[in-house]
Amino acid sequence: MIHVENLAKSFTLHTQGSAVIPVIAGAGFTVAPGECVALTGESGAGKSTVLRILYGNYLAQGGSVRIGGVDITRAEPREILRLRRETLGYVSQFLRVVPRVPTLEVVAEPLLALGRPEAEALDRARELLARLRIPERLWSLSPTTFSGGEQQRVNIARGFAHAYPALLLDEPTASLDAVNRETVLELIEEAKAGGAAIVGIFHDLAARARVADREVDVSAFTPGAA
Ligand SMILES: Nc1ncnc2c1ncn2[C@@H]1O[C@H](COP(=O)(O)OP(=O)(O)OP(=O)(O)O)[C@@H](O)[C@H]1O
Repeated sequence: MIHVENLAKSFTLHTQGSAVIPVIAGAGFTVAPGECVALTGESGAGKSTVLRILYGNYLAQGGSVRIGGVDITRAEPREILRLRRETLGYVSQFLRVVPRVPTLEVVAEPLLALGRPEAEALDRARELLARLRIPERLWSLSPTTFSGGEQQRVNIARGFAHAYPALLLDEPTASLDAVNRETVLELIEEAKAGGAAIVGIFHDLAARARVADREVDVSAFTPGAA
């Protein structure tokens, strides 16, 4: 489902004499449907960079990333947006809040964007908000004023609303309490059971051990590494 081949990424620091910093060279791995691969490696090794390239946020200098038949490194922005709507989900710790949109709609929105019936989308949103213990009295309010932990859980609910065939997770359990962490791990396990191919960064080692089938150490792709 996710095929990364010979990926290369360097950053050019335009404000610092156009210095070029090579970060990733020759990165390659594959993730099958139903499989979860954890990116590992020390801080600065390039885990977030790889995840951002996979989501189409960073342009790679070489190689390919095929997800659901689309090569992200060469796709038009329009194709990337379609892929993100239908095929490729991304869950981070941070909610990008749209002002004035009620929480229930924020969570239902990925399903509504796919043309799913409104009743079905709202039912799924209610189910996820309840599972993630967002009090019902908050569902009609915008999450703008919610606590950090509440916003994080709204974001997770939104990220799992649609059963994406490919899913990127950036520390999904970071700073959650034990009960909500458990719910998120269950959501990840359910996504895997439903056939999602998952790539994640997990600093939570117990979470990683539980959900990841394999680890890919990105320091092996550090330019100049032995
Ligand atoms: N936008 C950017 N511009 C310049 N350099 C960058 C940029 N993003 C990342 N880097 C550099 O790329 C390297 C890899 O960073 P990255 O954030 O991918 O590491 P990481 O493995 O995710 O680290 P951590 O575990 O600390 O989050 C670092 O040396 C970083 O300074």
